Amino acid sequence: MTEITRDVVIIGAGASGLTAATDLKARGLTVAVLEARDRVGGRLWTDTIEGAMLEIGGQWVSPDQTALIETLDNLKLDTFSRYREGESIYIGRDGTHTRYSGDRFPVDAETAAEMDRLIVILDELAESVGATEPWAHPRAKELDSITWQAWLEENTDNIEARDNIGLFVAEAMLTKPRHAFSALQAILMAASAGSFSNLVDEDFILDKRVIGGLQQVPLRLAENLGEDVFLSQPVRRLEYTEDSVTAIADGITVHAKFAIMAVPPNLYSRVDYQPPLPRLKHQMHQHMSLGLVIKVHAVYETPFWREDGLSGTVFSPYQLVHEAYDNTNHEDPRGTLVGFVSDQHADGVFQQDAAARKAAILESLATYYGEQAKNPVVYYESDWGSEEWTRGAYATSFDMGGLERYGAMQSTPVGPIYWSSSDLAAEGFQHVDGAIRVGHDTAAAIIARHESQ
Ligand SMILES: Cc1cc2nc3c(=O)[nH]c(=O)nc-3n(C[C@H](O)[C@H](O)[C@H](O)COP(=O)(O)OP(=O)(O)OC[C@H]3O[C@@H](n4cnc5c(N)ncnc54)[C@H](O)[C@@H]3O)c2cc1C
Repeated sequence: MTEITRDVVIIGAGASGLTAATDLKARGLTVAVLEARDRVGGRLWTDTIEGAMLEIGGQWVSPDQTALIETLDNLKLDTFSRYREGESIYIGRDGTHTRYSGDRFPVDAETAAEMDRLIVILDELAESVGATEPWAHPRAKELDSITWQAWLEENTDNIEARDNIGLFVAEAMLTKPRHAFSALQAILMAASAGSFSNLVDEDFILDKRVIGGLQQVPLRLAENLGEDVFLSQPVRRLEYTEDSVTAIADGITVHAKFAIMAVPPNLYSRVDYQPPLPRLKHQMHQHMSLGLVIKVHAVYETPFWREDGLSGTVFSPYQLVHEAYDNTNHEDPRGTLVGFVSDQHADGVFQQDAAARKAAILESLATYYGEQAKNPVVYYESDWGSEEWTRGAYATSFDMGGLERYGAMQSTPVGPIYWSSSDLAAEGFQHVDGAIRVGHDTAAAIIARHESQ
């Protein structure tokens, strides 16, 4: 067992922990980053599977994600635009398959008007509630007491409008069923992305990718930190006083002045805290859970859909794969589709064996793109639910009532222990941008406290 002493011990080498470590080190503090896995990056993971480079975790960058964009610039990483020329496909409630352009689904006039009306209401709510302190809004309790599904039912009788608007937050973002989280949580999601309108606009939200993969962000940050990053070191126990903390991992013990728990909140309870955390933290941590989505990668000899004038973008709340896109790598002659199977649909296909699941998912892709979609040369499912050090995808959110009840204290340090992850972000909530923002803020808070001591 190695024993070392540093100013700050960081638990977790994801984008958030590595950003905080980089800032702290730049200000002259000594750091040790302890990572459970044998790689850095956490939910960012770029790998080559059967000759195809795949983004198993996070990948897209949108123009409002200025903290991430700044990091990309600093690390000299270049981006490219998602392929988006041609028409998109929407499959409606009656099974009709329609090609369309623009960011509004091709629904009947009444449904379209209802969707537009709901988007206006949600834009106003997102602006008024904001992303920084949604729990402090005068309507916070009311909005956190009603499920996203119930809010939609209360606001429109049009089922297809409800299903489509519901999709932008439930299947597409929080990856939980609409009855499992509150309207306040949905509004936070919209506010954190700038507006509800932004969530509806896939050309905004899914704008760019990093050439060579987004995992290069944590890989390069870790490279710069050098020997301060320790892999395969799951932290099991944190022993702390008001001004000191000891992190005990499998092969290393770090004595420090401060600790940063840079892991998703659903994993906080995997660590044994001595003394135990304050009771409200214990309570709160039981109300923060990860959603579940399968990210499906299908690589073909060519991007065949483009020949048919299709952009590759498809949507339907009535399909197993509720959204899919052209995800072809930069300057790659092969064509890649990426599709998503969310929440209860994911539960359902995980009941099947791998062959039946693959057949069901490819059948759904073929419903949009035709029979050719059934024969990819590489097929891969990102299965984050079975990753011990994540346990779901994309990120955590509160269950019903939790955001209003506990949100104000989610980032409050406990003695020398701080909390940092994308799941605690305001702007960039649940996204890499948020992980980086919270990483900067956490480092700044520790530096201020350190300098005042
Ligand atoms: C499939 C998928 C697609 C996504 N798509 C996008 C996207 O397109 N754009 C976007 O912006 N975001 C996307 N996201 C979300 C984004 O990847 C995450 O929000 C972000 O990477 C989280 O960073 P983090 O540092 O907060 O946490 P993590 O990346 O989860 O890092 C936490 C680290 O802590 C480690 N750890 C956990 N417990 C311990 C312990 N006890 N001891 C030591 N180490 C521990 C973990 O191994 C991990 O490395 C996606 C996520 C997934 C899973």
